[in-house]
Amino acid sequence: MDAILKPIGSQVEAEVSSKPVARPSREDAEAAVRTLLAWVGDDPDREGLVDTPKRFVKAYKEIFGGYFEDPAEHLKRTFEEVGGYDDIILVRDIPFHSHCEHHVLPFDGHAHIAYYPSGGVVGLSKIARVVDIFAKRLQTQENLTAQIVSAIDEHLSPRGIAVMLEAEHKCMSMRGIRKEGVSTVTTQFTGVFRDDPAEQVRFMTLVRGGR
Ligand SMILES: Nc1nc2c(ncn2[C@@H]2O[C@H](COP(=O)(O)OP(=O)(O)OP(=O)(O)O)[C@@H](O)[C@H]2O)c(=O)[nH]1
Ligand SMILES: [Zn+2]
Repeated sequence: MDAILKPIGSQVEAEVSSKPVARPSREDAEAAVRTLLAWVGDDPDREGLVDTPKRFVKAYKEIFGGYFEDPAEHLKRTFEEVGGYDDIILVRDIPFHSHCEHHVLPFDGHAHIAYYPSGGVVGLSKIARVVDIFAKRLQTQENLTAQIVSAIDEHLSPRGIAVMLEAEHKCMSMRGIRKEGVSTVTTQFTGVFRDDPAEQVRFMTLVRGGR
């Protein structure tokens, strides 16, 4: 799994790629936004835009906050007392907002995550937190799907994991090919879900059930 950015004093060493990347200062980031505002053809000094670089950087800190969070923090606490429950646990329709790494435009959708516990179960909200941590990074939908799977696998070692993401990519609707309403679906299965097609059918039936 990709490592996270680790804050080191005012600098941050990026471990998401093979080479470490020093983190620019907030002032540098704001200056870059100012350049972009001028580049699109507007006046960064006019009243309505003068605070925009500051707001932009603050918003980016929030929507890309996933680089500074570790899924292990949320998945390390498990509950053993579940009355012997060992069947499927499905958390479906988890909304997420991410950004494609190609255009830095949003892709929004829902995640459906199921696992068969082996031993403990994790708090339900923690599954949604893991989705958010990886969604709040620059992503492809495929990578986001795979990272969610590997984080759950690494920390819970369940008998099987099924993850399905459905999302609409703004880079396909508001620019480029300009196709509205296109849904991209990605799935990844491990363990019993990967080995047994009937388990995949059960997962899909539960995901689509009651609608
Ligand atoms: N596989 C995959 N592709 C993505 C994702 N998000 C965006 N893309 C695609 O990334 C591709 C980038 O293609 P390029 O030809 O390098 O860029 P582009 O000229 O802006 O492409 P167009 O979007 O076709 O205008 C596009 O086809 C996007 O649709 C994703 O999550 N997964
Ligand atoms: Zn894109």
